[in-house]
Amino acid sequence: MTRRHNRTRADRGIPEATVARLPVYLRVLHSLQERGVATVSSEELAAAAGVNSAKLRKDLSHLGSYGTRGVGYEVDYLVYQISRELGLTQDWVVAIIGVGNLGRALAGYGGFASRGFRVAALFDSSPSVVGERISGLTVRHIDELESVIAEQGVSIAVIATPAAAAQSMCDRVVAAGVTSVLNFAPVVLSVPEGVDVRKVDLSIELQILAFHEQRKAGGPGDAEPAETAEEDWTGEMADRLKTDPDASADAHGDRQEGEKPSGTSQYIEAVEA
Ligand SMILES: NC(=O)c1ccc[n+]([C@@H]2O[C@H](COP(=O)([O-])OP(=O)(O)OC[C@H]3O[C@@H](n4cnc5c(N)ncnc54)[C@H](O)[C@@H]3O)[C@@H](O)[C@H]2O)c1
Repeated sequence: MTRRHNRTRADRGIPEATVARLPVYLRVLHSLQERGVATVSSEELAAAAGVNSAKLRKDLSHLGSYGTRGVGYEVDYLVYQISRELGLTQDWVVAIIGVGNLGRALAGYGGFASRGFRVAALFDSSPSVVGERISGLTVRHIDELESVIAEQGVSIAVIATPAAAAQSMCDRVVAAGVTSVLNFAPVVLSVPEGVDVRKVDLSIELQILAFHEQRKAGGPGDAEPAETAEEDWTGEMADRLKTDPDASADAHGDRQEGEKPSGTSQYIEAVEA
């Protein structure tokens, strides 16, 4: 088991930080498409995505996309290339485990389907929730987890249970063949090699905003203005991680005191910025 086994896309050598920025470029490109824009310069695309144009060009070069001098990038083709790279040209089947406040909000979110993610199953352990109809799906009992995952061909599991249940639910979905887990529970999940875990923690995002708010107000972090908030954060993390490979979990507040680093690959994107 290795902590950062998916720092790069092994098949194509695309840095994970680039992969993390591709959805941002895609969102900008979709809005250009909606406005009927056929080509876009790297400067325009970079500005709309909040990165510098050198970084954007480097990111897109990993996809074999270099644009045309004086013209820029063809919007439709770039949408196709990024979608293909992100695996969005096919549908992904998603299961949500834990249908409380968060799970039901996710289940009801219409934006996943339009991006190629089909929520096909909802699971909970509470008799008061099992059997409920939410967004056209009946909440199944967690006892049915393995059979439904196989039946529906689930490839991504979203964990929205309390922290105490998250690792055991993760173990079960992985044993059932799921290799991608999106974890909302405030716990670091251990997974075997070959399983990707992404952790979402809104309190971390708020803390990062608080840091930048403090800077704007002339607080302790005010010395060197950042190019953009995102670049500053990832740059700092990259510097830290060069000397402290375990810094990401610390910086994201995941690790309990004295806890050993887990075998997960969470938050590796900062390394490659
Ligand atoms: N990442 C974030 O930014 C963020 C934000 C809010 C909440 N959370 C976390 O998300 C999780 C869910 O939060 P919530 O507010 O929806 O909680 P909640 O209590 O409303 O819902 C949790 C649900 O999980 C179910 N559950 C418990 N054990 C289970 C098991 N073993 N298998 C299946 N279902 C099980 C419960 O019956 C309940 O319906 C918590 O871990 C919370 O800390 C994360």
